[in-house]
Amino acid sequence: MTGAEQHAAPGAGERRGPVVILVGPPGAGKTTVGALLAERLGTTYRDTDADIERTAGQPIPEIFFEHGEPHFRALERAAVRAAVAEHPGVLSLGGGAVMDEDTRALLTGLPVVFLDVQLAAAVRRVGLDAPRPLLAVNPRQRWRELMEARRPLYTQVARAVVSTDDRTPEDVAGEVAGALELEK
Ligand SMILES: Nc1ncnc2c1ncn2[C@@H]1O[C@H](COP(=O)(O)OP(=O)(O)O)[C@@H](O)[C@H]1O
Ligand SMILES: O=C(O)C1=C[C@@H](OP(=O)(O)O)[C@@H](O)[C@H](O)C1
Ligand SMILES: [Mg+2]
Repeated sequence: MTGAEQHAAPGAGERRGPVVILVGPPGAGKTTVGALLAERLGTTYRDTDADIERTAGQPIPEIFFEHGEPHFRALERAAVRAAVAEHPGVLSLGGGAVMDEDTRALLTGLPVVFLDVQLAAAVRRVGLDAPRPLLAVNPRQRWRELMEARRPLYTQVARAVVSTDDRTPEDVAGEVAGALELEK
């Protein structure tokens, strides 16, 4: 194989990287919808939060409380890089992954979908779910602040935005597939 062949662009039908990458705030449904969408498309599912927990050997709240948020963000940055390079199926990121500038650059041009949600639904959903250390105290206020800071970043990296308020996870998965024309 010549050097030129080794670096040739992927051929027709050959795909590199995830088929979908879901971003958005906590409670948008990235983990739930990502798994459903992978099933619907007959592909594999990966979530960077699960990758981080496996690598660290600790649940996310323990990583935050024992080692601090900067350490979690470093693990997250590495987890996103590895998953984007290796994973061909559906990938969900943690809500804060887009705060990293290099991660935003990495996502440029990839099939990223921003799952949007309003405060009321998000707080209701996360209140019923696994603990999120950033929302442990004053969840409504914290969520609003997070979203204010991050909305421009989700919008910047996304190829499409799908609203999840008053929609079932199944409906949202269908909208994501439609937005990226994955079921042509
Ligand atoms: N469209 C939806 N409607 C109602 N509940 C939802 C919806 N999407 C997710 N949920 C619920 O909200 C909680 C948080 O969802 P999750 O997928 O973990 O969100 P994220 O990964 O974006 O933080 C879960 O309990 C999940 O079952
Ligand atoms: O928004 C954030 O900074 C976080 C979101 C969480 O993931 P989800 O967005 O899947 O809840 C998880 O990565 C961690 O608790 C931090
Ligand atoms: Mg999640």
